[in-house]
Amino acid sequence: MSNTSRILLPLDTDTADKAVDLAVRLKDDVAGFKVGLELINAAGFDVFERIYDAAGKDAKIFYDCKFHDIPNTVAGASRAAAKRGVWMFNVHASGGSAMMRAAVQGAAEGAEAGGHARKPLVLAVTILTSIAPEVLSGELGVERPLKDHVVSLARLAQDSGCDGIVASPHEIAAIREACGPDFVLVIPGVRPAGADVGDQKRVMTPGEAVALGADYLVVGRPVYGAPDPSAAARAINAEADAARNNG
Ligand SMILES: O=C(O)c1cc(=O)[nH]c(=O)n1[C@@H]1O[C@H](COP(=O)(O)O)[C@@H](O)[C@H]1O
Repeated sequence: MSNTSRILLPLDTDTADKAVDLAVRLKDDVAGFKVGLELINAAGFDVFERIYDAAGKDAKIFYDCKFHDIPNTVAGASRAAAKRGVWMFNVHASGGSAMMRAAVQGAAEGAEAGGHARKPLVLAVTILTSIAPEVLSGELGVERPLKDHVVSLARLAQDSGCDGIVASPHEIAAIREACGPDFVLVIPGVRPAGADVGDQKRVMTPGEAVALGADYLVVGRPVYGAPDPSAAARAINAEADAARNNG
């Protein structure tokens, strides 16, 4: 894995073989891999071991499970996920503080039960990057401005013991100001200039996101969909490095 890259590459594929192939090709160009709902439902939990075999036992795996349920259920699911030994997993902040506290406690208990030295980082998804402001206010009935809502959820996540949040690039600066330098900001909705936005609504470039204070960039289709995924990842790393050095 790269110690300097900010990219957490989503292995959004429908077979373990395709995910492993990506992991082998990109392990030196990215900070870690994200195993999300498509891959886990298609390939099952054995895919974690296959990725560790392909990318090394110290590979950083972000398990993007987005738990959102009653606290007791999320505690149990978090315990089970942490026992497997993932580096990071996430829950939805809109599950509320009791649910997030249950996730954090379950993560600590699961790591101990699994004999892992450290608890996985628990991140809270604020408002999905595919949600436009007018959808938040119209369909979902949230009246305050999207950025205020996201910052409020980020504060709630921090007060509930979460290690960081998932949010769009548009909210990075406000969350940094509210939650401080040590709160981990994992940022999807990242697109190199000119890349297809797809279903993402609140996007910025890698350089912009890093300049604003992102810790990690979740960027998938522009990398694994490129003719040369490794070159695409390296171009994003170069843009992120330049933004960091200018900042
Ligand atoms: O939790 C996530 O990772 C996530 C949260 C969010 O608000 N938006 C979002 O796009 N994601 C994930 O980030 C990845 C983005 O992929 P691309 O749009 O292909 O770059 C997908 O795997 C999504 O599941």
